[in-house]
Amino acid sequence: MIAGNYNRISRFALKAGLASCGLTVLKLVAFRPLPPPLSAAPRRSASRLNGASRNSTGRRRTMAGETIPNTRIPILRSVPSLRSWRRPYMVNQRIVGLVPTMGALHKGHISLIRQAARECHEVVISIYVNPAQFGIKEDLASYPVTFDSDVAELARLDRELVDDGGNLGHISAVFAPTTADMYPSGFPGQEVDSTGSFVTITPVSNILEGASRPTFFRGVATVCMKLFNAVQPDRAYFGQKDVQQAVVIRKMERDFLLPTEIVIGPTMREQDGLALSSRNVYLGTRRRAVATVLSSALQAAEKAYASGKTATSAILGAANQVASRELQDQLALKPKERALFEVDYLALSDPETMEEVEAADPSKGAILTGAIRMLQVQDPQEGEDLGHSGGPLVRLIDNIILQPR
Ligand SMILES: Nc1ncnc2c1ncn2[C@@H]1O[C@H](COP(=O)(O)OP(=O)(O)OP(=O)(O)O)[C@@H](O)[C@H]1O
Ligand SMILES: CC(C)(CO)[C@@H](O)C(=O)[O-]
Ligand code: BAL
Repeated sequence: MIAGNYNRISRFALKAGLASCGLTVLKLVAFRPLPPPLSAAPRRSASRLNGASRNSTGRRRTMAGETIPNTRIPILRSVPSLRSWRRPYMVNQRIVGLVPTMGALHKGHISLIRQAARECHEVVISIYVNPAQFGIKEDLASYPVTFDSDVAELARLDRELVDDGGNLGHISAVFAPTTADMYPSGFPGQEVDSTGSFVTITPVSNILEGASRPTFFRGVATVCMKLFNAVQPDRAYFGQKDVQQAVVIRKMERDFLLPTEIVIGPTMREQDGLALSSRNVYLGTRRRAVATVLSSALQAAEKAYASGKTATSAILGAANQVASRELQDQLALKPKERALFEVDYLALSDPETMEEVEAADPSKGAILTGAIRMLQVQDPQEGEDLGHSGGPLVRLIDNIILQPR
């Protein structure tokens, strides 16, 4: 089936009791102010210490040598080097913000870093492609790795953040650990039945994205717990683009009594509506033009809600229509011109639990989510831009939060 399973309402099971982990509190930039630091060290000098100290001649001595070229921003490759970098900021009560990423940075990541710099004295960006969140048949081997250009972009951004007087801080360190560091007892594997030290947050991890990617949220929660324990951030920044991930991390923070505040930043998009994503590089020209179908379908559903509809069938019906029409248009083209896709799901969910609902509750709002698979192109042409790694199947996700009214 090419366009399937639009509405998974049959698995509706509204669960109460998870209320405060969810996204009714995803008022995008709200955060709890922390108490001012006891000693606010001058921004530039304190944040660049890198576990550095000054010797009797007053010269800077760095304990962890590697930095982003032409900057003093340390690249910390191990947990011990991170810990020694972190220690002075604990003593000084500097507000430390963490932006976890898997690299291949784009404007979505950059906007999270900008937000972190507005609200934190020290911003740490982690770059780590976490194997535990990839299923065994997923794209771990081909996931884009662009470390050198990522850190060059961070250096450029840091200069901008320092020059902009409106920020509390700027980029203080990059944490790029190895898998040996992140999994000290050995990597437990990517299989569903792998055993090891995992963090599991259920039931939210089992639905929607979790139904299609059964090890995904276990891998994400586990690595985020490790990153939080290593960095000990006051705040950690995540993107709304991965909305279910944000709900999972919020629930982990709540249920494990973590002292880190989870902040969610808005989804950054291309001009035509496509949500930015590191995986967009896989698309190539032909599929890129059709990939907007997901955001267009969600926008149609949002419009239906805005016009007063609350029944899921009516709201998702509008989205389904857009997807079906696009698919018909593609099928009408020659194989060498078309880009086909499968809808994994389009769903309307409770904003706190992500469980699918039969109708949006206007007093709470709801979350519209969707995932599509852009299939490999048919009849590829000589010289055609097929995308990174030869243009494998690409899974795209997106969402819109329907605000209460
Ligand atoms: N378009 C976006 N706008 C805002 N934040 C984003 C966007 N895309 C990703 N993020 C956020 O950036 C953080 C790091 O995400 P990640 O490195 O996986 O990038 P990604 O683009 O989501 O990659 P992928 O294509 O693998 O899903 C996550 O919190 C994610 O939600
Ligand atoms: C949060 C995260 C960095 C954990 O690996 C990843 O899932 C991501 O980039 O969204
Ligand atoms: N942005 C979420 C990471 C992943 O899909 O693996």
